[in-house]
Amino acid sequence: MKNDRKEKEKEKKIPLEERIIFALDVPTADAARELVEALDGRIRFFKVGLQLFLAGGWPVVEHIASRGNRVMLDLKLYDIPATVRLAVEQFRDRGITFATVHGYRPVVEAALEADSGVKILAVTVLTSMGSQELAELNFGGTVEELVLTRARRVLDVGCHGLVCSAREASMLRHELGRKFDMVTPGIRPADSDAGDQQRIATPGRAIGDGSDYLVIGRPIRDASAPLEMVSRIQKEIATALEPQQD
Ligand SMILES: O=C(O)c1cc(=O)[nH]c(=O)n1[C@@H]1O[C@H](COP(=O)(O)O)[C@@H](O)[C@H]1O
Repeated sequence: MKNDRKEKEKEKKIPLEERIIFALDVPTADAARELVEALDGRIRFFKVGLQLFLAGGWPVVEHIASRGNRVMLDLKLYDIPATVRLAVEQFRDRGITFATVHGYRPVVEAALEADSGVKILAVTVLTSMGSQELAELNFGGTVEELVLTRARRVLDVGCHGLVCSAREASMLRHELGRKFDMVTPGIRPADSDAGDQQRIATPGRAIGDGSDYLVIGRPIRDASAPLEMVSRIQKEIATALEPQQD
């Protein structure tokens, strides 16, 4: 791809501390604050999902941002376009970098219309889903086909980025290039438990295949030594980036 080199140059500018987006999946604002304070020397990107947002609301988002961190607000919006646009307008000036919506074109268009200053990420197919779940929903094709169709349709209308599994990362980069942010959850360091995730990948593979950011929750949150786990994952990320830097 012609612009590949330029885009890779851009990619290198993401600091290592922002490559992991740590999922603050905890039940209280206090628990979130403790984790942020323990980790934010090392991780500078945090995800606030439904559980924490319902527990802590905007003060917790603003607290994380006020410490100089980036925030991904993961509410996975899905509603009629007018409602989505009005909700996304609420994201303005809150210190949020990324917000998630479902990867359905009218929803994405409405989120972009809000012009909130926040980058909109479209969730393609949840990493907890596999071919069996798609069959149950009556989708004819493969997971990869559905991810690619959804990705194409939302990027065509200007969506800033995608949430997908790292298993699709290399296919998406090959088909769609590098001009969008790729955020991949379902990351599991070797020998950690997959839990409810089906489409998983190691940090090294995810980065090597073209992910920009890795959403990681339980492997760090539940580690016996979370900071050691962060170091191990960041080392793996740095190694995976090395061949791209020559
Ligand atoms: O949008 C997300 O962040 C997301 C999309 C997806 O397809 N799969 C997925 O796991 N996530 C989120 O990523 C995080 C993954 O957490 P762990 O499985 O604990 O690493 C959770 O907070 C999920 O809500």
